[in-house]
Amino acid sequence: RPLRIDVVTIFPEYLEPLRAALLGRALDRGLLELGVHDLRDWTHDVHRAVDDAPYGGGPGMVMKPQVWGDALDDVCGERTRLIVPTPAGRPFTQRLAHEYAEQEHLVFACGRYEGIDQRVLTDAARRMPVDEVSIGDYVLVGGEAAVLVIAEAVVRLLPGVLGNPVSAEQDSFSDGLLEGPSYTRPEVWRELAVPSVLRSGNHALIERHRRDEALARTFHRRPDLLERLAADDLDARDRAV
Ligand SMILES: N#Cc1c(-c2ccc3ccn(Cc4ccncc4)c3c2)n[nH]c1N
Repeated sequence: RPLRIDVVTIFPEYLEPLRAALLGRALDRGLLELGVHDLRDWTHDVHRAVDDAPYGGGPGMVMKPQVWGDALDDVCGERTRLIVPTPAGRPFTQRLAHEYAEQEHLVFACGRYEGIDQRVLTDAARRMPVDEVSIGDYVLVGGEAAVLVIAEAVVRLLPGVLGNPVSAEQDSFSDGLLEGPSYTRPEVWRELAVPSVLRSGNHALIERHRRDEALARTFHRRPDLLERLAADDLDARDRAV
């Protein structure tokens, strides 16, 4: 049964890239179903207003609850998981990507302005799982770019989508380290040579070299990952005792 993704947004054209390339092929092959909906289709007034001034004052506008409530009533179903990108969300991770890839139906609510009236999420959570997630510690203008990121990370995990199905174990971040450098022909390019061990044919040596490179890169770029790895390792040793 293909994963179905629905997206509600005031900028439906922003989601067109989901119909291109890898995800487009997944759609053509029936591995994925995609619906993109214009939130304004659920507006009630002649001005098609989706936002209003925030209670308590402050800058910017907040998205109206009635419009979102009606849209989600129509788009969400019995087996929907609602995902709401927000700068205040919990971090989106590869682990969450695997969880979402197991679902039958994902609905993404794309906010704009200062966000969506919180009661929309509170009300939805009465009927379905609701995840407020953030794709990183930087500020965007709306949720659409986050949906492109999350959808790509999720759809690549669906069986049959990737040509070379990278199993969850070998996937980057899955052993807790960053991937090291990669090389292809020619052997020397602009006087830069490929590390000779990679041409040695000695697979044990090659594996050790790649792990050393991954450790060095992780140490320099993401020492936080090493702390978590060490903590997990210690826990594992404790459990083994
Ligand atoms: N995921 C994610 C995000 C967002 C994000 C997501 C949805 C919305 C809707 C509205 N805005 C604009 C806004 C609202 C409040 N504070 C600041 C900016 C959004 C930003 N920014 N940064 C991320 N990592």
